[in-house]
Amino acid sequence: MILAEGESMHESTAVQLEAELERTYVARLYNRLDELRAEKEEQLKRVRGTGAVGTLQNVSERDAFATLYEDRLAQLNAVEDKLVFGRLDVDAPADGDAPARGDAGTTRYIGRIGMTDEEQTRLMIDWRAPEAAAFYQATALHRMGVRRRRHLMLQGRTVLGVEDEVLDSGLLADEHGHQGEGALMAALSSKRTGRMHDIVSTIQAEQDRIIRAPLPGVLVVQGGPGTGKTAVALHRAAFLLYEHRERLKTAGVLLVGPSPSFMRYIERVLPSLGETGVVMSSLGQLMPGIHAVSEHNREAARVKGKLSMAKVVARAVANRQRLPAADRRVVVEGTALILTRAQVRHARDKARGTHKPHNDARQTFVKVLLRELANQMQEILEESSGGGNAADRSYLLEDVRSAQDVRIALNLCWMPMTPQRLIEELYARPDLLAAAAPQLSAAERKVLYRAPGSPWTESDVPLLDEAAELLGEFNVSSGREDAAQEAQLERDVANAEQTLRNVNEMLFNAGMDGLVEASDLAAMNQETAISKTAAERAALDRDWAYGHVVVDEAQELSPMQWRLLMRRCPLKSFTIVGDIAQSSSAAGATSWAGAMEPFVRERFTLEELTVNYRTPTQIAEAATRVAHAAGLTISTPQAVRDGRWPPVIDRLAPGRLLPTLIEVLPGEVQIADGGLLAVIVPESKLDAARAAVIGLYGKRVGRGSGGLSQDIVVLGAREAKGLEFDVVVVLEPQELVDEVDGTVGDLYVAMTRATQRLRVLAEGGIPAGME
Ligand SMILES: Nc1ncnc2c1ncn2[C@@H]1O[C@H](COP(=O)(O)OP(=O)(O)OP(=O)(O)O)[C@@H](O)[C@H]1O
Repeated sequence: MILAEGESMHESTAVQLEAELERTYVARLYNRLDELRAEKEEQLKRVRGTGAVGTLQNVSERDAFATLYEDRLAQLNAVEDKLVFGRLDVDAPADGDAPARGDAGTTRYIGRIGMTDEEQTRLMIDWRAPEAAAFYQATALHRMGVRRRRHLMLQGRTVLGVEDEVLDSGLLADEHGHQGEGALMAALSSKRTGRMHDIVSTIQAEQDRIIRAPLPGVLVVQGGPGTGKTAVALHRAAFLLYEHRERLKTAGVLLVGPSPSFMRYIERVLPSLGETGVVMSSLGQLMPGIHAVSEHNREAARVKGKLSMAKVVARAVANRQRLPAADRRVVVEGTALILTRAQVRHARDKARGTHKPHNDARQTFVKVLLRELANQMQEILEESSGGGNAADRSYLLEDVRSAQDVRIALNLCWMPMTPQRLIEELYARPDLLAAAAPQLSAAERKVLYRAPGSPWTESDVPLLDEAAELLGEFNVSSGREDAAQEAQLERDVANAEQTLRNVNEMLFNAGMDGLVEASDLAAMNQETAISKTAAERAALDRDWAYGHVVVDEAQELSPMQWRLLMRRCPLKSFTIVGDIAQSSSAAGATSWAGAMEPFVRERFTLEELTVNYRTPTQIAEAATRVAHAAGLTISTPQAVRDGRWPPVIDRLAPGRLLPTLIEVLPGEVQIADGGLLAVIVPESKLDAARAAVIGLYGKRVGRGSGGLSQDIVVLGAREAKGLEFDVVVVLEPQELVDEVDGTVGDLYVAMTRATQRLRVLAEGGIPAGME
């Protein structure tokens, strides 16, 4: 039964009454939401108005409360759209004592958050609560106590219609295909906006089982295009934060996606589910302070992605702990000393024996050698002064430590290093690379060459991370970085002093003085840092151990990228979603078992999603034919809907590609009808295609990653990964295959981005299966 506003004249009295009751109830829920917002705003105003007067503990407590209220207010503001979307009517409790409407008795309203009234009576249940699970999972055969499931369809705060499913096996002969068919179809056929929306009101049973799966362990979700993997991954993150709030509040959840454009595409989903505490990162941003670009050299990506690169980095670090070629003469305050190879070897053994990272172990190395040199100097001085005249050791040690000769000699043997410098020099200096990577062929080593100062790519990130792990904190005792850090420190102190003057003035004006010392101020800053959310701290900390990691488009990850992620979650609690058939990165996975084996062996659970919600049947089938013809063994998800248009394939005469694009584009834009249109293009034709489309539509045209807010986008297949558009025009399919070494992953992705219509323009050949 679907009631729409316009039909109300024909509604039977009972049905009208039901709809009216829902309107009243929904209005009540929104009123309550407004009340809660006003309450939080008031609390926030009060706490902010307290001012900075009071003990420091109060000041930081005030900040903590302010943050708490701000977060809660942000959450209440984010749930405005479709605040409530479902209602369950369940069997009455056995004792026949049916609690009030809206409570977890016979009627439960399901919405984005849990809400109670002033008397703490439950008005609405959070979709993630156990009592809400039946809304997604109950079927006529497995009713889970549900008599009726109702979808409420809202626009703004208005109830447009309701859709009921009666789950009574007596009433319904067959198992229902999809839950909330009407609401689902409305969601699926709506125009795309360039931003992903949550699917909380229409999650399907097979998706819900994955979303609510237990926290521990590695869960891999394989699913063809459009099966909702991204949606499921995001809703699962929200679910886990709800279900395991205490544990994950401090440890945090990390969500990793393939590219910055993808992260922008999904960034609004979690806030709309009331969750802001997830650290979201693309593969290129996994190391704080590094903003890597994508890797265009496929061979470099392949080599850098190999697991054996971990050994290369380890050797590169070990090679920076060098023995001098011969004994070395150093002069300290006019006295010549000899630093022998044997002494250096001994100090190196001692330092390595600490098993600390390079920069930390260097302290041991330096300490041992300074002692040796000071001994030597003491002996020489005592001998030259005729013996019996003991030299003061503490002065000697200081003399040795500050002698430039000694400093240079020690640095040559064991230089403190940043990860960036280690990897940059490794790439730029063939001698260093040859020594660290004897197992790589000369050609492979050559492909790693990179001029100093070139931008880091996402395949460098795991190597930098590996280096950071082995090098440890950069020691502040030498180098250019030292000067920069000291300058920063000075600025901090200057700021702190100014703040201190301000605070003291405030206190003086308030009739108190002399209460605040510089050390108190430092403590206050520290406490402010502590009051930051786990997510904020985690995002800045390379060593952060997350409670759970969610990885999307996981088929693209190289073994080295997996290694980095596994380090970020020592508990190995992962949700990994992807589609092996869509893999096109040179170092990506060819099977889940193969990708997981080095890290968890076979200890992972594999789930599969089987329904394609995005692509209409005709387009899905065309894409499947191409994949099959290329020999891919793919699971073919069942498309939930047929499209209005079969895919159109235009074979063109040479030189006709861009002119035809210009000719057909207006028609396609018309079909998109205010929705989104993407032109997906091989890398070599991107600039020309973009220029041609801009010539036609000017500012309406967005550039790949930055252009998702515009309705016409020209982008490469890799950038299109994970995204979707109402109409897709693919240029030169064969070239999309050729540019990734003959794999069809990118073409398969390009074809399956369409929610309504697909058009292919081919001047070159047509790949097998596409005819
Ligand atoms: N239960 C659902 N209700 C409504 N919409 C859904 C549902 N499941 C998926 N969708 C929609 O289907 C589309 C595809 O979902 P999503 O992007 O999560 O798929 P995917 O498996 O990650 O796709 P791909 O691997 O091709 O990038 C999205 O628009 C999503 O909102």
